[in-house]
Amino acid sequence: MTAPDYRDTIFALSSGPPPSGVAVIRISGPDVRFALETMTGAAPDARRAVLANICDRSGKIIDRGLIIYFPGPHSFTGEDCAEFQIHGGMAVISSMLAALSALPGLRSAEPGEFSRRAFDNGKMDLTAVEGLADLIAAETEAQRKMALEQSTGSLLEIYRRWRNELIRIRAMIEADFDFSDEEDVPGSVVQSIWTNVSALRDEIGRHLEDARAGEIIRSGYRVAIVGAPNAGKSSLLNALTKRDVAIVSDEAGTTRDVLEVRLDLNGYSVILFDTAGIREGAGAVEEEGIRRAKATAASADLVLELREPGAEKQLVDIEPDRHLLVASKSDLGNGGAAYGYDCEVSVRTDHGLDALINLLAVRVSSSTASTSPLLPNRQRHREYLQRCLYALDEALIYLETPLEMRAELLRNAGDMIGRLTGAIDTEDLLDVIFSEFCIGK
Ligand SMILES: Nc1nc2c(ncn2[C@@H]2O[C@H](COP(=O)(O)OP(=O)(O)OP(=O)(O)O)[C@@H](O)[C@H]2O)c(=O)[nH]1
Ligand SMILES: [K+]
Ligand SMILES: [Mg+2]
Repeated sequence: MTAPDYRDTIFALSSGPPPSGVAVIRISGPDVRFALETMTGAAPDARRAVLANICDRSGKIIDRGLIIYFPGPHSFTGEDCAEFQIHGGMAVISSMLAALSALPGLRSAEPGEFSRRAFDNGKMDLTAVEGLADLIAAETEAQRKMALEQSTGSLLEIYRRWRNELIRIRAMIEADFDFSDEEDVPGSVVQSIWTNVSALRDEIGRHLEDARAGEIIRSGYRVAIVGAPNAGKSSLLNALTKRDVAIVSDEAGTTRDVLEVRLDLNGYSVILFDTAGIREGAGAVEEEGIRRAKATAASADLVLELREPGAEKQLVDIEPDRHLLVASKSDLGNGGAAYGYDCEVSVRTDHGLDALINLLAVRVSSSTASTSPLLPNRQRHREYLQRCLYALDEALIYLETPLEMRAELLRNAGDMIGRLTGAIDTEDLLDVIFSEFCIGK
């Protein structure tokens, strides 16, 4: 998005794609009142739903619908806003949009522009903006809960407390070196300050430890299904997702590309990856598939290695806490050989599928376990928190460092938190964050 221009009044369809029973068109900006007067005769009382004929500039009726006027600053964007709740037909919506764009000063909104204005007007911080984007995108219960907390500013509250604490501590240090000659401010104040810094450092450190859990909830727990050709990987993917997504055949080397399917497992988002069977001596195309299979395994939260008992061979080298060994085709009666496996399954008889799902659920919930519902859940959060911690550690560890420099490190740490919430300018980041939104948000 280019630099925002607040002289414009923006509008967009904020509800889903037509046709629908009701469609919501939202407008925001200095000419909202003018638009309401032109199209409905008068701007209704603030925040009152009013039924009215909605007309174009020439006075032709487009539809009859509900109008709500939200005068700024008590609105989503902080500007004058209004909502038209109209019939959700394609033609109704397009003639409404055409009528709005025919008004001087009005234009259609760019993606995320409503939220961008809300942010610029101090209605939301960056974490709340991200929470809102996540809430709109949420597909599972865990995602919804986390996004809702964040969109209402709960994460901001924590970050703001930390930042204020750092500012307060720094002020005390500065007071101490300004007045060090005077008797009122004892030098020992500075000593107790570092105890506080250290406690704060630990709190931020614990919060950062939960980042992986937050990212898993937000983006999904990644499970790579790997194994030898014909082990039954694609069959298992289809069985677990109850869909016929992957091609299954008795030909070894059927799967080449990595195929991913999302699954809602007890409210958590899980992404299953089907991969090419790993073997030696494959042709060039299959070899590329195998390379991708290994890369998928390397970056997965869990590697589900599928093996027909009796075909023991080490194919991938994975740490035990990321590894689940599953015996396939148990209906073939080779289950006795499945010693040392985590479980056995058959997609023919569905034997063991529930047990496998339970095993996955246990792994997912242990990976997403945290002491707080408020988790950092983006790489951006992790980066700034990490940089904040580095600065705090440096301030704490090097006791010989002059006090002024240690105070400067605290300022640095506080700035990192300020960047996280957008309290400190991060112009370069804003476009990236707001572009996550679709039009009308
Ligand atoms: N009896 C039996 N056959 C199975 C089972 N699962 C898969 N198969 C058969 O095993 C063969 C290979 O299955 P796939 O799912 O294509 O195996 P894959 O591991 O994806 O194979 P590649 O993609 O070639 O690596 C097919 O003929 C399947 O019907 C099972 O549980 N029991
Ligand atoms: K196959
Ligand atoms: Mg396959």
